Amino acid sequence: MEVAATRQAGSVSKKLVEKGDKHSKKRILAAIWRGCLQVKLINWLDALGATLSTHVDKPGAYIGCLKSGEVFSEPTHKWYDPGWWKFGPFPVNMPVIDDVSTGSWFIGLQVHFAAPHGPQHFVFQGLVLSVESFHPEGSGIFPHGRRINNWSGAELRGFHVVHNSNGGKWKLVRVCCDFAFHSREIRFFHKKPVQIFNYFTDQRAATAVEVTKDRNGVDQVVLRNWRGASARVSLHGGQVLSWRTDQGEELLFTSSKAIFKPPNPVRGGIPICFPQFGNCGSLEQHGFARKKIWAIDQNPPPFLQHNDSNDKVYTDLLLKPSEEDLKIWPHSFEFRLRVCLTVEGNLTMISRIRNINCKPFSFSIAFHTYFSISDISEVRVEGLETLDYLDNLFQRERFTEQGDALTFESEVDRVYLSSSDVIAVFDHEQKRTFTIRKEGLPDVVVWNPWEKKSKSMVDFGDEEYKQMLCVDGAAIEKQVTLKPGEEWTGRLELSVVHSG
Ligand SMILES: O=P(O)(O)OC[C@H]1O[C@@H](O)[C@H](O)[C@@H](O)[C@@H]1O
Repeated sequence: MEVAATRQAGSVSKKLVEKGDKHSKKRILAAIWRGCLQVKLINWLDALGATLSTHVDKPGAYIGCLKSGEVFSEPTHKWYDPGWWKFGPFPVNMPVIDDVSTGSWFIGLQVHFAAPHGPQHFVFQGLVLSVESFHPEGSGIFPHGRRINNWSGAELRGFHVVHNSNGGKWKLVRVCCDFAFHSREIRFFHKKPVQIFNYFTDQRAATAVEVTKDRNGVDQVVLRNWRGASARVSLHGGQVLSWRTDQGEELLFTSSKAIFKPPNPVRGGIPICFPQFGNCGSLEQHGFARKKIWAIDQNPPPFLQHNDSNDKVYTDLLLKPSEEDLKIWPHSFEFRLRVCLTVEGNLTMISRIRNINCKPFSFSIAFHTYFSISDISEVRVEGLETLDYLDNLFQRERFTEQGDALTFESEVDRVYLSSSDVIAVFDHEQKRTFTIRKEGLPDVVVWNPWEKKSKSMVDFGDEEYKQMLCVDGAAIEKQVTLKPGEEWTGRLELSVVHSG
């Protein structure tokens, strides 16, 4: 690409071209390089689309492409590249890629979903590693020949592409590189996130809030961030049923025997226990909120403290008591729940409960989070050391936690009291750690039914206790009391870090 063409594309200012010093030359070359990458990527999308169409049965299939074989096989093609497509699992073991020379480029893709939108609709996220060299005599894109020896440290971030189902054209939504990668010879853009270009900038396409129906006709809201992480929230119980990383990995457990038909509570995800936790009260076990059909709140009142909508995809749900509920719990309330998915893929649940009655009421609440784990005997919970807890297996008797961290070898059913606001669940086998950050939720429930109890639950597999652990942010020991007109806010943020 010529400087003139780059100028025309608006990437380089006239002033910069005229300046002609070393610094401005470097900037011009960088702009040309970006322009080349842009054109190359756009040209590449159709080829990519065609290739992906043959892989629809493998959502989450990965494609690695680098110049070690044929990429554009047509020698007359402008971007003819005597390289080959490489298909394989991703992340590719970087050091194994030994055929990387300056001027080559590589794309890793994570295909997130195809099925809900038909075979022609993919959303994928990719990593562009393009080897940059500002060689002044560069022909084509840049001269080949140098090798990168150190690939470590590159991060999977990058760009996001959606297929425009109307026009049948591929749209490059956003290209943004934030690799922290350096080697002596090679430089990858920037240390800080740099948006290389925004071709068809359409953030609404990149992030999505979609309402679908489940098998029982109940609405579910699917949240998807631009990196491809997702969460699914059912109006049945206002219950988060799925939380997935941008790699498509499910982080919440749901039993294979779960009963989804309302008003049964669903065994898995994050049921909300409200206005009562457990069976200590006049209401049914864990209150009625988890059995009710919530509504989508079209006009939620503004938040006074946190504005949890910046850079996030979210949905607002609302529960108001029915006539029936008022007969068993005579308190008018509005329970507003905002479920957010952050750019990083964290799941945030902000609850606001308002007393709209003329007399005070008290409630307890728990976000009964079923974490998906590899094996209960490999898991450790930190953040509960030395705390007092009420043991449901001993008629809620009070004990003090003695161990350094909580590990599991039998049934556990406890309410830890007044914990710190950060709890961590380490899954050694899976090499991932969940972090629970909470506000307004002083207590933590830890529950695993173990073998015997599992067998007595109709909606739970006999062996499934090995794959789940409930760790809930909760307010149980000291009930929350609201005077007429008062509002309580609780906030829970779940994040996950992989260590392997
Ligand atoms: O079966 P449910 O009503 O969903 O409750 C599951 C468990 O939830 C826990 O939080 C309770 O402490 C346990 O006692 C209970 O067994």
